[in-house]
Amino acid sequence: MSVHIAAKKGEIAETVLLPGDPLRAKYIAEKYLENPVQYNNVRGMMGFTGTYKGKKVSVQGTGMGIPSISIYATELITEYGCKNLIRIGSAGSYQKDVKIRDIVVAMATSTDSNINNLRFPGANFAPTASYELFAKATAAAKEKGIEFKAGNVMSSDTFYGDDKEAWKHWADFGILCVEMEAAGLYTLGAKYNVNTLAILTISDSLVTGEATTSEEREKTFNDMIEMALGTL
Ligand SMILES: O=P(O)(O)O[C@H]1O[C@H](CO)[C@@H](O)[C@H]1O
Ligand SMILES: O=c1cc[nH]c(=O)[nH]1
Repeated sequence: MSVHIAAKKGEIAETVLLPGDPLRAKYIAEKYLENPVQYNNVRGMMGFTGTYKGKKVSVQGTGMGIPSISIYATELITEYGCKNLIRIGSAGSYQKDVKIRDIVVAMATSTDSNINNLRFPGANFAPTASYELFAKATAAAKEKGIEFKAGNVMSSDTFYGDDKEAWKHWADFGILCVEMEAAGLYTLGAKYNVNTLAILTISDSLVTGEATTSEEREKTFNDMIEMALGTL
């Protein structure tokens, strides 16, 4: 048992899917895993282990934001020996050709978080995806006929920022979309030498103001989940 996860050693798989929403973790366990067992409910942050096509896999809610995902990722890596951490989350589009329901694989992350300024004062660390997981996830997508975009994404510390136009500057530099955790996850992957990846589904667009319905989110979230499970 770690501070925030109630599992015993060996109860969590080497590969863990990481949705922000713990209810999405429950949904994935119930819909995709064979013989799922819930190993965590500390703070309601549900975690499950089961098998997918016979391969052991876990799914763990992380909460929202870099501080929260950093707690779960650190404990999964250092206390449970997890080696492949795959965030599956929602994101807001910054580009007109990145449309609602599109899937974005984060090759790299930019961030307004201070997390790496604290680690590398006066310098910039570039949090990037694991090539191994990126290659496996995109190969799985091609095999299943799932379309995706790949590039640099924004991991923001704010969902409700004061400057409503600030995103446009990042958009000018080709950032595809905004979410709130991937930069923290990728940095921990580098620190502990484990594989990390973020696969995102566009749930809303800052360009057009559109947003998905819950039914649409479920279908496209399934594609993203199947990409992540396809890395096993
Ligand atoms: O859908 P999830 O995984 O929670 O991800 C996105 O949604 C939350 C904001 O609503 C943030 O956590 C953001 O990163
Ligand atoms: O962090 C997020 C997630 C979805 N949509 C946004 O605009 N921001």
